[in-house]
Amino acid sequence: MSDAKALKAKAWQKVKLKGHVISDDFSSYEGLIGLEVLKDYDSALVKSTQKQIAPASYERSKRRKPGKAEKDSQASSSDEEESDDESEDGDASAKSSKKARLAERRTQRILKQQEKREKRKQQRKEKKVESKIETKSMKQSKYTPNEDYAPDRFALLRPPPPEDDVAEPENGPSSEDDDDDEEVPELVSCSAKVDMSKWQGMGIPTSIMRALAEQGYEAPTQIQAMTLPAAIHGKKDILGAAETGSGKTLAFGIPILSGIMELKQRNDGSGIRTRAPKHKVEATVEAEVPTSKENHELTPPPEELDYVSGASEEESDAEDYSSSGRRPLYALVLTPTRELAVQVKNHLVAAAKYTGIRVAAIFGGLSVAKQERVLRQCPEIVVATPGRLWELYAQGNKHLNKIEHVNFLCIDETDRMVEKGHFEELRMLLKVLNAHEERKQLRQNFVFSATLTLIHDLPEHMQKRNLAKRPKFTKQTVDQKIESLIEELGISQPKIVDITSSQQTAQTLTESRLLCAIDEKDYYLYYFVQRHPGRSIVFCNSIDCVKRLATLFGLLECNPLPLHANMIQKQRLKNLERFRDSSTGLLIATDVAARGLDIPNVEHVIHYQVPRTSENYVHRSGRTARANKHGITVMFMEPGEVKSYVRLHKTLERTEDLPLFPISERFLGAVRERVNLARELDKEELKLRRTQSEEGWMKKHAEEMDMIIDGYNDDSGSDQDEDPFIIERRRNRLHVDQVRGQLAALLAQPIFPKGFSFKYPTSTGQLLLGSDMGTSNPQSAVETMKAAIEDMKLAKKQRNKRKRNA
Ligand SMILES: Nc1ncnc2c1ncn2[C@@H]1O[C@H](COP(=O)(O)OP(=O)(O)OP(=O)(O)O)[C@@H](O)[C@H]1O
Repeated sequence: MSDAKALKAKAWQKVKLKGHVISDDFSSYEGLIGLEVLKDYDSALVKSTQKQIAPASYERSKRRKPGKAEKDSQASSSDEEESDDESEDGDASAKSSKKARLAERRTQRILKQQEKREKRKQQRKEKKVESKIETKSMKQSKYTPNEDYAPDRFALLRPPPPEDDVAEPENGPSSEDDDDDEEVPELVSCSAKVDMSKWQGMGIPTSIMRALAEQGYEAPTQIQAMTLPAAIHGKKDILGAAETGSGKTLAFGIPILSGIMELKQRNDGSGIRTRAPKHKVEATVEAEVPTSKENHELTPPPEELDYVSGASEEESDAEDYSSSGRRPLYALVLTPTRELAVQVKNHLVAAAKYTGIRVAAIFGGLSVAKQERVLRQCPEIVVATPGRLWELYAQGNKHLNKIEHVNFLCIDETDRMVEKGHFEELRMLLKVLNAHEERKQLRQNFVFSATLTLIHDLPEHMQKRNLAKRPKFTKQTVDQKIESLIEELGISQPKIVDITSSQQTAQTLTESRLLCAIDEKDYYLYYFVQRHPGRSIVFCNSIDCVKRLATLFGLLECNPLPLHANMIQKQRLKNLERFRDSSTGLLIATDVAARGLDIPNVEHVIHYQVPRTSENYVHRSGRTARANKHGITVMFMEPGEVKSYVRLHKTLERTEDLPLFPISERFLGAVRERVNLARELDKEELKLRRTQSEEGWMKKHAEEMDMIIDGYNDDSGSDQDEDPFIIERRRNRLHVDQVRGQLAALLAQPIFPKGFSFKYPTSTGQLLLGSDMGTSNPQSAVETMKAAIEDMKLAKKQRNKRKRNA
């Protein structure tokens, strides 16, 4: 038998299974080569696994002892034989080689049949796609988005296929292989399990539905259900207000993608762009051939942002120039922050996966040249921050010059974008966009925010004038706010959907506050992150505060990730990425991270300072409790902030105070000790750094002037050591080392002993044990707070009862 044949025969021998059978990356398939196991899995996978594993198994089988081989061969069926090389006598060798040949033939037969089955299945699938694809059919069809199973997709076992999917055996029903036919379930993508019937009737093209199914979006969210039909069928402008994390991105993303697909189909070959008809037929759009993944990845990951490869650059330039100008710019999406631009782009890319539509993000902080290169690829959708967009437009960028003709305009977080004094570039862009009445009328507009309809009280001094009956200053109504938006943005007769609740924040959000002195906030913050581990965002009102906390919590070994506008963009994106990747990540940010960021499973939002506006409170808090998940927000308040808190409360039309977050005082001593040491270390390190830089400066100048200054020119330990500068420096260093050592020793011990039951003060003045609070997870801040709220309600009831009885 040839080596190759022997190898094949070896690949089918029975071996012991190692690890899990199903794995994300197929890593646990090692050793999984016995037919009796593989027949339960997808044939394509079997083939690829067999190929990968055969050489390793061959090596292993070579090392096996003959006795063991015989034992194995008895235990297994005839197709599980050792190779000729390992047989001791001629007879055995002849027998086993015959068996091996039989096994090989059988294997080949099975593989052939499996291949045929795959082919037939593929043909049937193609027929299905060719025929009119109704949304309804998605429910029944068991399509697999990718023929080859991507190794990073989780594979599921599918139950035996229904009758029409089962391939008819070619060699009659009694064949052994029939068993295989029935028993070979298939690996399918998770999306095939998603029932998409709830999306029906909205006019969403099949290719977009396919992407939505793949992401597991079974039903539209409320804002999506209320806006999609009007936007897709009715071609209406949309003004949407809905709570944070309610899916507003897709509420404008899906209509934009659908509209572009429709325009592309209508314009095919004609080169003329027109607005789609007001009423559109129910989606029967064929799925377009998906473009390569690179087409969607127009914004490179942070580490590649400045990377320019000469050769590929030239190549891509050549290709870009040839197609430049041919691909229109259909849609413009404007966002207030760079991170949000990247995120919106990613959401659109995911939804556009099977449409062939290109999306790019353009924002400040990155090299202009790189972004120009991105634009040379003529993406059909540009997601941008106003500043960089205007800069490139003003420089005469070819692709961006088409913005005057865009068919779709979305202004995300609109209330922030049109705030006076912000985004002057937006006003200039709007002038360009609205310059021609006819084009303006053809454009479909989307205006979304969670705080679109939030109305502020007049400032105090204006309220006083009102008392004096000067009608000049009156509180704006919601209608007036919307009207002024419509006018400013050049929108015509929009569908307005406002589903924000009176409390403005998400229903699944638990809100609370914590009262303390200003210099105690650090203690409580450290207590919180230690006591309630989980992904948390701490919001501060200033960059200085973010920097200070980042240093302090770095010394306390909490791995904080700062995020503020003064950081370089690459670092900002990297920190966000790291935060996303860590289940106990601690992001310390200014309000630059308050709006729109959709980071999964953020459990806690801490307002280290009372936010300056109620909008900021709503958006900051909205980074948790997204998409119906639970989350908690704790507002740290010192006495000086009470006024801001009251104002915020009034604007949000709250009638009750936020409940107090329960703290177990017992551990505050240990917390204080650590935080104080960290503060001291921070101070000492700063002092040392200052002395060193001062010294460095003096040294440099002394050298330049060829002078000798006592204590600065010599570190050698000569008698100049006695110089006061050097003595102080040495003393500082010693002190820093000492404090660092003390802190390290403390941090090595846990603050909260394992299994300890926490005692919280209750509203009745008693101490409630953590274990009595009915929380299934005593570490969970949400559950701890919920239990405390229940306790408060109970105490209130008791008080009222006592009052009634008295
Ligand atoms: N139909 C859907 N079904 C399930 N999840 C969805 C659906 N649509 C969107 N989501 C998910 O909900 C999350 C929040 O969506 P999105 O970021 O669009 O919220 P948003 O309303 O824009 O929030 P914010 O006001 O904070 O910007 C995202 O993770 C998104 O993937």
